[in-house]
Amino acid sequence: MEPILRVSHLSKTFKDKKVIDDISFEVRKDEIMAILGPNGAGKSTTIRNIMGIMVPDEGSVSFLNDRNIPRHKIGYLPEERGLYKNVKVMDILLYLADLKDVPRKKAKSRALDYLRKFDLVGMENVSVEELSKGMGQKVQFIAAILHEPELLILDEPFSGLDPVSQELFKDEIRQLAADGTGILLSSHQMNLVEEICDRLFLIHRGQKVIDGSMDDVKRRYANFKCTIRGKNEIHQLKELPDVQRVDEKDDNTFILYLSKHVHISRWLRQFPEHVDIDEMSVDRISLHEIFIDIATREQHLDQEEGVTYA
Ligand SMILES: Nc1ncnc2c1ncn2[C@@H]1O[C@H](COP(=O)(O)OP(=O)(O)OP(=O)(O)O)[C@@H](O)[C@H]1O
Repeated sequence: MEPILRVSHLSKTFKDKKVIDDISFEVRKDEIMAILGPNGAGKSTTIRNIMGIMVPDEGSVSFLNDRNIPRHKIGYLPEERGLYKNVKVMDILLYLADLKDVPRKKAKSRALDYLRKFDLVGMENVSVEELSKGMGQKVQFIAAILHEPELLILDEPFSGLDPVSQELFKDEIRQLAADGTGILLSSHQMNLVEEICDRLFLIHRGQKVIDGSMDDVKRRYANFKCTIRGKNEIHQLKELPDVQRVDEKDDNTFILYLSKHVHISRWLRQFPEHVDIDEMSVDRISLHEIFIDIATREQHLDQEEGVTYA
């Protein structure tokens, strides 16, 4: 499928620090793509370069193969939240929709639908400054999607939201992708990313570390772990074949992290009888654990090289 957004060899230097270095990826119609990385990795800088808020030193950005980015076809929730304060919710939504050429009647009807969906019924005449942080974020999200963008860019959409609102955002983002919107989002909430994203691009210190579909990334990077509840000694579990590390969760629960190439059914078949098992499960490690693994591995590398990790 033709990508809706193509980012090619993007680089940006501030003073003498290269904060993004040769970044290339694509976002396709119907898909949710995550751009991930530790604090300061360069996610927002990449997004700002895509949005034309910054001009890259090298590389290019194209929308359906066109270097002229049609801003009215893009929805953007920036990392910096904040709408004009002294304006009523409906007025700001209609004003922003008008900037994107949405007919007023349609904009109003869509705005009311979304206010209902996001549990903001009756808030249309409330001034923006009277909204809570989460409510303000919902209004800003509505502003980003009111004009039915073909590409939606969401910088940290879940930060500061309560669990119910996170679910609402998650469902809406999924629905937008199912309806054909290409979505690029950055987030630190790995559980949510794992649940909704089709592909991911992980950067660290401005460079690509991982790029691929969620399934591929999990297959390539997520080793198996085996959780055992039972009366066991940790040193005995550490001696089992293919066990790299054992974490003790509480007195009776242990997590065995297995080596990359372990063959699970063979490993289970040869399980020693002396291990006490009340409950047992085998899963792949989560995206959260992969992320920590990669970020800390880099940190060790940096320390070995005598460089301080930012
Ligand atoms: N306008 C700027 N001038 C100078 N340095 C900047 C500027 N904007 C960003 N940087 C630097 O670029 C690097 C990447 O910042 P960026 O905001 O892109 O990271 P991020 O991955 O979005 O981080 P976070 O997860 O903390 O939001 C950081 O070292 C930051 O200090």
